[in-house]
Amino acid sequence: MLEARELTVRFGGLTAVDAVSATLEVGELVGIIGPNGAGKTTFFNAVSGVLAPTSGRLLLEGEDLTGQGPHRFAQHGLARTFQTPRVFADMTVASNVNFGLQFAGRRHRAQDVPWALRDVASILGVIGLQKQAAMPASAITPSQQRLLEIGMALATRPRLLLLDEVAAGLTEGEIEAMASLIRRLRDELGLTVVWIEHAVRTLLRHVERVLVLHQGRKIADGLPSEVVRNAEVIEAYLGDEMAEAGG
Ligand SMILES: Nc1ncnc2c1ncn2[C@@H]1O[C@H](COP(=O)(O)OP(=O)(O)OP(=O)(O)O)[C@@H](O)[C@H]1O
Repeated sequence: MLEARELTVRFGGLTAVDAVSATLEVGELVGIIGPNGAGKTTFFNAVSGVLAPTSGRLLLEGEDLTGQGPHRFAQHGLARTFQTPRVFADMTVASNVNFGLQFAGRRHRAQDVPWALRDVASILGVIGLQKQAAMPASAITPSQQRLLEIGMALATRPRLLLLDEVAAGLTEGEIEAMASLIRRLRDELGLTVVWIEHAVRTLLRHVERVLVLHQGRKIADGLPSEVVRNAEVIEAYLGDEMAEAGG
């Protein structure tokens, strides 16, 4: 689905992403973890065309899109969310989803569109916001706004979905519900999903592979059960997380 080769992003003297290579297979559910400032969001910005990498190459479905803008990545079926949800506050929940659908339309023949993403009502069903359809986006809760942003991304009928801290600020119960939704997007809609999250224990229970970034470098890439035993990962990140969780 996606291949990053030695991807590097520099901001002046700071190397935010440092020669990261990674491959995503179609249908994988992959997590990205790492301390604050590790380069996770910058990696997403680079692999979605929001930022041009300083060096390295990016291939989506085998096509080299290095240096192209976000619309080219979207044409290849990539959709993403942002750390701070970007919804249209004055528009209704349904209109926000409909906005996403405007971008999807022409790319797909009707028979290629997953049944669950066929229209606004079905997408609201996937994210569980049917009852809020007529409410302005400003009137729903912050956790519902996160769901709505996922709905807007789904409306573009993606094949690859990048989720940036969609569980931030949610309660334990809401985080579990979010994790279940993410699983369903992969299991039932067949999407390839990459999920950045600081709720590490939840993330590790749900993803099948995890990449760990630290100071811009990829320091681990493997099964959650392997990564939690990796000495460099414990040193850089999990030690602090575990100490905060009371060991
Ligand atoms: N536009 C920018 N200009 C300059 N520096 C930036 C920019 N964006 C990010 N950085 C820096 O790049 C580094 C990586 O930031 P990034 O946001 O990618 O980390 P992160 O792993 O997503 O962190 P967090 O978990 O806190 O969201 C940080 O040192 C950050 O300050």
